Amino acid sequence: MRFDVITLFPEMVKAASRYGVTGKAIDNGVVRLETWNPRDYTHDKHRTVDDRPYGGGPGMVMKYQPLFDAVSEAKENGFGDRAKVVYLSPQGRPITQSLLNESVHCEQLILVAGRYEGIDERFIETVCDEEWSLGDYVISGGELAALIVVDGVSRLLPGVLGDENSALQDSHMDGLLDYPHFTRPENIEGRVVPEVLLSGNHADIERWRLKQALGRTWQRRPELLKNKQLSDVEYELLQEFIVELV
Ligand SMILES: CN1CCN(C(=O)c2nonc2N)CC1
Repeated sequence: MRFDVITLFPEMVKAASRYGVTGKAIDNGVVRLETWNPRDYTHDKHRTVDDRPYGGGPGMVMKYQPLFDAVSEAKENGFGDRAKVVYLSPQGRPITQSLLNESVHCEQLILVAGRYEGIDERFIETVCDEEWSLGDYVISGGELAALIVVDGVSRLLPGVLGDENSALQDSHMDGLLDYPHFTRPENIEGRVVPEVLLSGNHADIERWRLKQALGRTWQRRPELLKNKQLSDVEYELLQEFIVELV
């Protein structure tokens, strides 16, 4: 899978993607990451990528042409019109696990990281296929959002996480919060590891973990359960969790 990030700060993107899962995926060739700087596609001596907003108001807006040419180059260098062009902005579709899951099937994701107040709307309308959002808050640029997409999708690709981790993508856990994790020592100032995790009984451990995931989701993010059709077993486990609370 190929990611192309359109960014005024390519070094920021390259540096952050050199570590961990993403870095490993790039090193072993499962992922290719390229960056394209709109400033390299300007034609004036000041290498202008932004201009004042029509209608007045604060800040600057990124110009259409440098962005267009940068995306065109990324497409020509990659999979052409088979690439999906995504603009990262608060106006976009929330970046959720299901969105990341869908995205593993893309051959090439061109991620447009805006800066300043935003980018010319005509670029979004004519060049971008989708708009995605980290959440209902404003950050200084789209690069961090692009890096989250690169990380979140890369870890889903075959061969990136070891088999011992791929279980994390178990269908049970989809749409649920994670269960609690513990490691040595067994006792930290009197707070001990749940007995079941020391039992070596994998069926009991898996049952406990699913119950914890269901219970924590019910407690902390009940709205997530609205979208999840619980099986009879899952429903019973959640009931068990709730009863144990009282
Ligand atoms: C122009 N620039 C404004 C700030 N920005 C975001 O706040 C953002 N990006 O993705 N999810 C978000 N939320 C990126 C784009």
